[in-house]
Amino acid sequence: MMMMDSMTNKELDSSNLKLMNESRIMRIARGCRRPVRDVMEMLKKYKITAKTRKRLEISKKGDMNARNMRNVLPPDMLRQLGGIGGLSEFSDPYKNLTEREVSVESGVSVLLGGSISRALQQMSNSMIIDEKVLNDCLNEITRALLQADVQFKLVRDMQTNIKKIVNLDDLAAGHNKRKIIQQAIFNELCKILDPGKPAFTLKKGKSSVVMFVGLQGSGKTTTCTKYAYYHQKKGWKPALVCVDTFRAGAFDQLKQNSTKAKIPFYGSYTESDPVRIAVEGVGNLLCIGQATFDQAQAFKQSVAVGAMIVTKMDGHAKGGGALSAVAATKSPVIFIGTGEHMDEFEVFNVKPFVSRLLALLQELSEGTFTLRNFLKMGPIVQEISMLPGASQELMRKELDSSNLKLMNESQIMRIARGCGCPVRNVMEMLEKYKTTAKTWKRLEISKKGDMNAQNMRNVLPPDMLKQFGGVGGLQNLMKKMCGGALRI
Ligand SMILES: Nc1nc2c(ncn2[C@@H]2O[C@H](COP(=O)(O)OP(=O)(O)OP(=O)(O)O)[C@@H](O)[C@H]2O)c(=O)[nH]1
Repeated sequence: MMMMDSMTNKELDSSNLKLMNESRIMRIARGCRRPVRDVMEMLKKYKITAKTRKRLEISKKGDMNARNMRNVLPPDMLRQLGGIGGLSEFSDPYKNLTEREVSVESGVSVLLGGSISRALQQMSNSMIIDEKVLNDCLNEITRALLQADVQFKLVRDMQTNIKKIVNLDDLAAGHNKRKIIQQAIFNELCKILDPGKPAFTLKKGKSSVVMFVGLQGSGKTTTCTKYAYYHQKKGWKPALVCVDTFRAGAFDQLKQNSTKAKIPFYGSYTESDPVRIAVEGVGNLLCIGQATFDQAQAFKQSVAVGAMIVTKMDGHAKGGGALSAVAATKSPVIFIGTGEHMDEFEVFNVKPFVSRLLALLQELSEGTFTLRNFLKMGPIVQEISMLPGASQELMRKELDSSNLKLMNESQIMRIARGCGCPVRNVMEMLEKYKTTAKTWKRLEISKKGDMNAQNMRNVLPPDMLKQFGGVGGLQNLMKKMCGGALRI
């Protein structure tokens, strides 16, 4: 039984975690035959995601500047940064620094990719590609980009460029207009993701100080360990300093991660001034004396974003966070976080990323519902996030096949070993995929006719409809899978 099935509607629809008392948690765990720990972890993830969403909702209402950052940051942290004045200095993008800041942007944040996917899906569903369809598609993309605070001029240029390339009048019959439009959008998205500024890179023979900043819970601690671990494997000598004096347990978390990765670390349980810890820590670990003081102070005076890392890309297939993050900071994305584990960290490359962003949609619209697509739907199939690194452990052939017969016993055992979870979990995941794929097929068939609530009821077996949370739940699922292009 899925975890969701053992929860009541009241529990599922509430955003109040206080509702989840001990006896409810025990009941859910019993219901889905999972350890209580799994339910607790799921609730923790929900809490973090909900918090980040709330903060982002607030900050989205205005430009992200020092004044409304005040709403986003907890008061103690704001005080530590020297109030609004201190924060303004922090966010002045024009000061240059020798050290760089790596900003951690959580993939949970922006749904831009979703809007773009929706626009493309709508275009794909149109029988004829005419001026109106192209304009509707471009307007939708424009709106998404502007909402994500992409500079107006950039968006206007993008629209003009696409229209210039896709001159429908000049395209002779037989040209695949959809492909030409998609290619133009692809090229323009690549342009946005490439800020034309080299990413910060470490210099051989010189010590570099990198500061990680990001919203609460976006994955800074996890990501800086991943970053250090990645470089350690490449022969660098990284060290980690915890200057988060705000969150209780931050140093312990860093200490634990560093110990696991065998990376030297520094931090303090008693010192409350982050600058002092930075000076001591960097000085201690790098032994370069006085210069580090100036470096650490420079951090306090201003921060120029040198590069971005987009985290939690495993949970959100759309990946729009990267686009708006680059647009907002004019800094390139250098890595993406694809899971909670130390090695779930990938070098970011613009073209493959945009391809993935658009290809997923293409695959779905063509009706290929592979295991890879299923795993990319992380948030929809919440349970999957309980399988750390599951997708990494599945080989390409397995991921891209929609034939479950491919999965023999030894493959299942290998996956379970690889992601450190019981065979039962892998079997459950495959079972869920099977059910969802079946439904997807039925939906594909019914797409050929008129898709409305009435015939949806005829297509799905009643208990499956119930599993999806009725017509409403299904509508949500379809929205997520097809960008809302199908109406029920
Ligand atoms: N799925 C997934 N989870 C991640 C990723 N990166 C971090 N996390 C998880 O996100 C949660 C928060 O991560 P932290 O590293 O503690 O975040 P933080 O920014 O240091 O948090 P604060 O110090 O509270 O601001 C943890 O449960 C991490 O395991 C990622 O790439 N994918």
